[in-house]
Amino acid sequence: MKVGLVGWRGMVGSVLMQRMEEEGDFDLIQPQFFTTSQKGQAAPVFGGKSSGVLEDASDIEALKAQDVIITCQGGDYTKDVYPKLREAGWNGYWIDAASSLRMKDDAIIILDPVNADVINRGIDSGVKTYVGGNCTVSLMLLALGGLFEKDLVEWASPMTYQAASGAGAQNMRELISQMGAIHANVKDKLENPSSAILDIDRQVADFIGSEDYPKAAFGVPLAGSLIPYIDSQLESGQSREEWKAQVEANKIMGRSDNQVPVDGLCVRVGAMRCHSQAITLKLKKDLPLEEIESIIAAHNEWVKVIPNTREASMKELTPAVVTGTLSIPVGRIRKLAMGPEYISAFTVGDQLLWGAAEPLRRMLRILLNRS
Ligand SMILES: NC(=O)C1=CN([C@@H]2O[C@H](COP(=O)(O)OP(=O)(O)OC[C@H]3O[C@@H](n4cnc5c(N)ncnc54)[C@H](OP(=O)(O)O)[C@@H]3O)[C@@H](O)[C@H]2O)C=CC1
Ligand SMILES: N[C@@H](CC(=O)OP(=O)(O)O)C(=O)O
Repeated sequence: MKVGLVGWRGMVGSVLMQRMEEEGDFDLIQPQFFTTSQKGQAAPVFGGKSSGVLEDASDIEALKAQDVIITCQGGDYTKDVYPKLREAGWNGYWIDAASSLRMKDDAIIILDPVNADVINRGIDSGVKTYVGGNCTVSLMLLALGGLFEKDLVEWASPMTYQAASGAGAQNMRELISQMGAIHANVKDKLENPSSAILDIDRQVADFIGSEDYPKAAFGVPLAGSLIPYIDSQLESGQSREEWKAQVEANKIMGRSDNQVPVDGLCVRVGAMRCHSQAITLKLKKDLPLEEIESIIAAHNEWVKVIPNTREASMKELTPAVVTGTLSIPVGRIRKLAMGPEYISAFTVGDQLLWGAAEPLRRMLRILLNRS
């Protein structure tokens, strides 16, 4: 299979290349690497394979030669190139990390541990466009897929704690710069054991509010603060990130009617690349906690139920532990005071792996297995 790779050197693309190497995907394909800025330069070598030189990612004829195109280049690229390619008669498989095509009727949102049936039906019926879901949505469904699959969820309200990586590579760099700048600003006082903590706090607060604090990418402070709004503003009062929760989750699960309401607030915090979510669920019936936990744990091989203890939660349910892994821990599962059908859950996932790159390479594998 000829596979065109666009966006391979970006942050999401690099994670994708790393995972494709780890899983031996390059052994099974003939890759062609594309670029929007480095045409003619030497192509990279991944999994022992290269493709000579980089092709122009807007060259429709070169793209048309591919059986599959995987792009992590971003929404603007998709909006520009995808329609031209289809209009030119290309009927190959387009696998995309960007959100632009997600809600199109002729596109399927891919998260195969949750919707392999939807994906397989799509392939059988000739669907050629497959798009990775929004990171928080994919991570929530991997964590709580068992409850959704058994149609036990009346509604879900995810309150998110989203990492800097979701905003892009520059934002990750800026978060670290912000942390470093805060420390540098107050280092002398910090090293002096007799300095008063309220003086340190005042100096930090003044610095975070000053023009010297680096915030070009986020526009406002993240380190030492948080940002209670992600993506653009919608008429509904939701942010676009919040709007995605219900529409994407239901589309992934193949529910067009009888949608499960999913809505909450999305917040950016100073984590690097793991998104966390505190989710309130109203179940359709009062189930024992043990049964809820075993339904959640049985859904897929990556989800792991963490006992609702202080020690286990602090050790196993944090971005610091999950980062760089495919593990989806879910803990803090307990009945809430509102009634026996109301439960809480807290989950963490790497937004560059399951939240972005992993569903794409798994989609490629599904196609390869069927060819
Ligand atoms: N960040 C995220 O969490 C998620 C992102 N996505 C989607 O993926 C898209 C890409 O995101 P992301 O990977 O963060 O974007 P990046 O900004 O890291 O990369 C995008 C492109 O920028 C170009 N580029 C220019 N200079 C450099 C450089 N120094 N190093 C690397 N690349 C460079 C590359 O294109 P070229 O080689 O052609 O110059 C690259 O493919 C997003 O727009 C979004 O649609 C989806 C899910 C999550
Ligand atoms: N918006 C997400 C990242 C992202 O790229 O989402 P989407 O794929 O839905 O555009 C975040 O900020 O964490």
